[in-house]
Amino acid sequence: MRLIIRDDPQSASKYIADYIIERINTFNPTPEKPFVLGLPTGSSPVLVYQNLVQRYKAGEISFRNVVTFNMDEYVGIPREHPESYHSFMYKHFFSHVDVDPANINILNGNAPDLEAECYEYEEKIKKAGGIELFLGGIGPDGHLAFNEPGSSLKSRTRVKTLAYDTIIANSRFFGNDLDQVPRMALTVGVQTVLDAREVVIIITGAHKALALQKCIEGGLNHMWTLSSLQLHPHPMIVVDEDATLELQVKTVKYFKSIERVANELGFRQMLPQKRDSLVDDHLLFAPVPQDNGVKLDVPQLDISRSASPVLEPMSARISDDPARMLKAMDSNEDPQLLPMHTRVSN
Ligand SMILES: N[C@@H]1[C@@H](O)[C@H](O)[C@@H](COP(=O)(O)O)O[C@@H]1O
Repeated sequence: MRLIIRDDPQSASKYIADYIIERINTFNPTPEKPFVLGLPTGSSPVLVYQNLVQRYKAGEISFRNVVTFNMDEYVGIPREHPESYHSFMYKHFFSHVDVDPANINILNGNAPDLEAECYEYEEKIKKAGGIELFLGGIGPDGHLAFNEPGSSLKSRTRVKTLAYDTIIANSRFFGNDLDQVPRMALTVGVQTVLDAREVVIIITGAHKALALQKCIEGGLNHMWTLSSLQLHPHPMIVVDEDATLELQVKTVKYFKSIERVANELGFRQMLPQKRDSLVDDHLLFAPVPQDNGVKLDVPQLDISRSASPVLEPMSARISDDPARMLKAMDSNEDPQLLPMHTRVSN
């Protein structure tokens, strides 16, 4: 996991734009071998798109041979609705660069058969050779695309009911009118994101600090789907200072030091030549062994290893009087605390 910390959303977005440009240019895409880019919506990536558009206009990057797949789309609002993710993508990115419209893929939230639409989307991604780089954002509850808390970490593109928190969070785009916010969406699954060769996530703002903390310092947890990145071989999260507010200082220092060393060595991210992220289920989960007639001895339970550890009371660890310490170890007594009135003076 790479965690890149920048002072503000502007510099975090510039970092990501630079990185994407470097990746596409190094890949040197052609019509036969396009660069497949996964893209998000939301306010966080807007500055990344602005950067990419500027750099396209400056002649530093072309999207001619880039195939795009968007993460999600609302169900039931017309494609032309100003808040549909179709409209968002054209407004902020597609209308300003040379991407071939035939190479743009966005889920159709008005498809007559939504399940078939999701299935075909996964097939299209496969046919395109898999996503090379998936750029994403998160919601304050740590959702990735529309993979709300509790989503299966093995999920694939599907119809999803939105969490009430997300409906509230997204109502700002619908005139703060909760009734206008769609209740359902189509979204790529957690596993669809994890299948990408590389995942880059932008997180800015104090309101997303807890989600970042859960992902970086917590364990793998479907209640914070961002934490699924721990299963990916090359995730990179780019954040502003505010998003780090819930991290331990030592965590922040650790990741900053890693970036410093990587800079000295001259790289931002180290990707192996051979793609290593398309995870085959049979590799992840070893098959249940079939009975081959060979009888193995049942291992005997080692009681000594499962015995309870001896816990010493806190008072034994904080006292510097050896006699008292020994007594405390035997007794389980509570530490003697001063009553509140003796500690508060007026
Ligand atoms: N489905 C999208 C997510 O893909 C996006 O990451 C999130 C965050 O939006 P913002 O960046 O505006 O906080 O919004 C929506 O819920």
